[in-house]
Amino acid sequence: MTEHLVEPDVPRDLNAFIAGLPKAELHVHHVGSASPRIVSELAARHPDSRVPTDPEALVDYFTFTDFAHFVEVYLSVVELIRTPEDVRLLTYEVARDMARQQVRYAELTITPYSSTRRGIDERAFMDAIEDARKAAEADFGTVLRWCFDIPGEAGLESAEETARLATDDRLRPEGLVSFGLGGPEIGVARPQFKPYFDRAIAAGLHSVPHAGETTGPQTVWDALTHLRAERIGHGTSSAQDPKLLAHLAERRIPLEVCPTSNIATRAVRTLDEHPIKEFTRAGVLVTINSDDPPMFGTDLNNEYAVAARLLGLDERGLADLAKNAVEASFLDEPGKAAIRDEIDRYTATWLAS
Ligand SMILES: O=C(O)c1cccc(C(=O)CC[C@H]2O[C@@H](n3cnc4c(=O)[nH]cnc43)[C@H](O)[C@@H]2O)c1
Ligand SMILES: [Zn+2]
Repeated sequence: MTEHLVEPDVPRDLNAFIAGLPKAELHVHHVGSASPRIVSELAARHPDSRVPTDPEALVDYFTFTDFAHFVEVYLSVVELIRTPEDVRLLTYEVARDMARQQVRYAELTITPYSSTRRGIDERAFMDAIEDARKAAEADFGTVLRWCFDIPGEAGLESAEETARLATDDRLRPEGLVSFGLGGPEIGVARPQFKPYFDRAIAAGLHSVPHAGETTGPQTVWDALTHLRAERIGHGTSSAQDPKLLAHLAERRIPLEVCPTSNIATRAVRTLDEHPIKEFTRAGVLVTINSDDPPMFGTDLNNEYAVAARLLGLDERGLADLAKNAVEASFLDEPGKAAIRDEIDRYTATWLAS
């Protein structure tokens, strides 16, 4: 985890522009968004955990050797969330951190299976996230929606449980808009999850699996073909397949790009080697996201600064990038128009000053 969040090669003015820019975020995980303050508070509450209570020690703890190590550490943080009140606190505080970065709308990926299998009552879990969602919108003005994801490595039992929680009318939370698939990709083929995605899609949910984060472009094709993906989480390896890039561009299938995450999990070696520029060159709709921000020593503002440097963007380019996320979101049209207008007004005022 890096401690400073200001992309060093971006002019100070551009960082200030980014800080005030109204934004939408489409790829950010619930537990992965727990700030060091929340993690250390929960760790102190549950001293049997191996997660450090000292925020300084978390810097080392959140340094990953590879993706498997990241998942191991991620699950140790999952273990800290033991009661519905823990769930509510985490969700509400995550929204507070988003609001500080001018995030107006976020689709937060939640893995309900990881909580229910550890003993949190499913009804109480749904009530906790919904209660936090409503309070966050009222208190901070940030609109939250949910993506429930299958932790693929946990097997088809987890897929069945996630599909049940997402489609049972008595449980399904009002804020749920989409269905995902996360965790490691190696050895976790996408096609086996088709029946669960079919059920979720039939229940009106959008399909947004992770694909091409740690495996090649065939995983992205599989997500498109078998899981009917409407957006792709990461999709990093799409850059290796020009036909896939052309397909994503032509069908307007957005990529949820998370540059710093890809470095932190060692999916990509350095930021300069990140394929984001190849995506935009091919005409793919790119959205910028933070994935698991405190674990990766980043936040959404920093990801926009990284994108500005890698893509050579000025204020107008950054505003267009922010509008990509609005366009790719599952907000209704009036909701999209409101954020787009706000981005335009903010940018015009900034450039006139
Ligand atoms: O909860 C369990 O019992 C369990 C058992 C086996 C495997 C798993 C997982 O693989 C959980 C993975 C967890 O990671 C989340 N996540 C956060 N960031 C990313 C990412 O960039 N790529 C993929 N997954 C990510 C994911 O949402 C799962 O909750 C769990
Ligand atoms: Zn992710």
